[in-house]
Amino acid sequence: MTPILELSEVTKSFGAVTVADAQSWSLAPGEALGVLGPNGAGKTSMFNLVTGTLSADGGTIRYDGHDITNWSAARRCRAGIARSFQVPQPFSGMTVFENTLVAATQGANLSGAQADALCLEVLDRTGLLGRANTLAGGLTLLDRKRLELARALCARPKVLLLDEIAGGLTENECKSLIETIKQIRETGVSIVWIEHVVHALLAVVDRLIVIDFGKLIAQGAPDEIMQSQEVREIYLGIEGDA
Ligand SMILES: Nc1ncnc2c1ncn2[C@@H]1O[C@H](COP(=O)(O)OP(=O)(O)OP(=O)(O)O)[C@@H](O)[C@H]1O
Repeated sequence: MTPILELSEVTKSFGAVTVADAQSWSLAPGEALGVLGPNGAGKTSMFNLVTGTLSADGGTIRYDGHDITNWSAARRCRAGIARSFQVPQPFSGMTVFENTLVAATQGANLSGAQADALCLEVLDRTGLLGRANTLAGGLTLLDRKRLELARALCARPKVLLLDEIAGGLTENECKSLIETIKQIRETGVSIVWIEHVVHALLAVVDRLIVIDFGKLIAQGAPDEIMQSQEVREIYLGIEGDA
């Protein structure tokens, strides 16, 4: 099956810091892929490379049959790549509904009643309908995370990139978010999810990749990856047997 998203030998450095070291991996249509790696490994930078807010020094990024390596971030978004941010970044002086409307009009290119309908449907799916007229700046952390998700969904993505969306939530909040993400999956959206809350990731993803110093160090089925000695040492800080 042709991947919906494919990185081939993608490289990026900031001076001496390499955030993507000849990274190659792909995402199948409808797949949910989890991304693990220690702090500073280059995971968010990889999302920036995929969404086009960072340009690669080398390599190729393909999406839905196109070489998008030189496409602008806006073009990638309109083509169906949307993301959430690790630190929620709503327009805090606008209501929840208005925030989603920006995504529906600018990302999904809808207007009028069609844009309104998409926003209301997404707000319902993400549990925010009751907050539609609340200013985004006054939301709780869970609702700000939900708004990140809602804004990304209002761009009508084929590929959804989630950056540590479960971080900082209580166990119950996390559970409810997992259910929402599972439901999004069922609609056929392909997902790449960076997450340190490993049990949340394992509840949803089909496959894991592990990044360290910008390099892909492992990929495979979640159980295999979680059992891998290299991953346990690098990521979980568990010493190998002497
Ligand atoms: N624009 C930039 N200029 C210089 N260095 C940068 C820039 N963006 C990121 N870095 C550095 O690149 C490295 C990787 O950062 P990145 O945020 O991609 O890591 P991460 O794996 O997402 O980390 P975390 O799990 O803590 O979010 C870090 O050392 C960071 O300081």
